[in-house]
Amino acid sequence: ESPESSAVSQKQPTTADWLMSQTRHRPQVAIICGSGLGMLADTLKCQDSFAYSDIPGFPQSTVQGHAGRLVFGELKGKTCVCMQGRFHMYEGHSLCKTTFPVRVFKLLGVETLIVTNAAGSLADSLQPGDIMIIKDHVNFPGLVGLNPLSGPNDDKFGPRFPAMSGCYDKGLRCLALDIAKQLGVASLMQEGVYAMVGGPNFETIAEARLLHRLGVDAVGMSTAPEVVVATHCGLRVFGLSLITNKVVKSYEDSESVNHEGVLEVGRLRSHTVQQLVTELISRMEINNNNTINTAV
Ligand SMILES: O=P(O)(O)O[C@H]1O[C@H](CO)[C@@H](O)[C@H]1O
Ligand code: HPA
Repeated sequence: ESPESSAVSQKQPTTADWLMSQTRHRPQVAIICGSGLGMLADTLKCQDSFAYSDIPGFPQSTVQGHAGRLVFGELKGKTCVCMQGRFHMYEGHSLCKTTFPVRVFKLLGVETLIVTNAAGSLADSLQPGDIMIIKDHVNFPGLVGLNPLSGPNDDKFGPRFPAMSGCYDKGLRCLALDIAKQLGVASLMQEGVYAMVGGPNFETIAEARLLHRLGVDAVGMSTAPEVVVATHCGLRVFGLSLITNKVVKSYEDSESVNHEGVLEVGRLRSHTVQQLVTELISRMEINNNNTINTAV
C-alpha cells in the first residue's frame, strides 16, 4: 500500500486547489452521508455541487444510496461541505482512497467532521430507527494492519503514532444529547460503540455473537478509517449511526437483513437525522484556526 498511499497523498492538494477555484465557499464543517442519508445535503443553502467524476483526483462511488456528489453550502451561519456518497473498502478501493476526501477537507480549512452511517444493532437496547451517537469504535480491519495511515507518514498532516482515545469529541456528544432532548427525540438516542467490519457480506450468526460479546453496540462497513485519518490530522469528530436493522444473533430467527431495508429506514428517519445535524452545526463553536501549511 506504501507507493499507492504516496501517490494518493500527492493528489490531495491538487484536488483542494481545484475545488477552491470552483467555489467561493470555504467550509468549516464537513459531513459524510451514510447509506440512505444523502438528504443531509439538501439542507444546505447557496449550493455549489460537483459530481465526483468531475473532481480531479476524486475516487468514484459505486454503491446504491450513495449519489457521488460533493455539495458545498451554508447552514445556520456555518459553511459546510457534504459528501453525498462515501467510499468503502469492499468496493475495491484501497483505504487511503476511501479516506482521500478527509485530507482534502483538512486542506480546505475544515475543522469539524461529522460522520454518519447506517448500522446494524447488536445491543438489545437499540431498535431499528434509533440513532446511536458514536462514543468509540473498534476498527477490525485496522487491528490487523489494514489502516489508511499505513505507509510513509505525512508529517504535514499529523504524527506517525496518533492517539485515538477521545477521537469522538465529548463536547459534541453532550451537545447532541442535549439537542435530542429539546427536539423530543431523546428516547431514540443513546451512545454506543461502533465496529467496522470489512463487508460486503452481512454478519453470520456466529460473527454477530462474537461482536456482541466483545461489547460492540452497532456494526457497519465504514467510518472507522475516515475517523482515524481525521483524528490524525487534528479534525474534531462527531459520529452517528442510524440503526437500520437488528443483526441476527439467534439460529431460531428467520429474519435476514438486506440493503434495500437499510435504505428504507434511512428514508423514514431522514427528517430527524437532518434536524439533529442542523441543530448541532448551528450550535457548535468554530475556532477558525485550522490551516496547515501545504507548501513542501
Ligand atoms: O456505512 P454506510 O456507508 O452508511 O453503509 C452501510 O450500509 C451498507 C450495507 O447496507 C454498508 O455499506 C454499510 O457500511
Ligand atoms: N451489518 C453490517 N453493516 C451494516 C448493517 C449490518 O447489519 N446494517 C447496515 N450496515
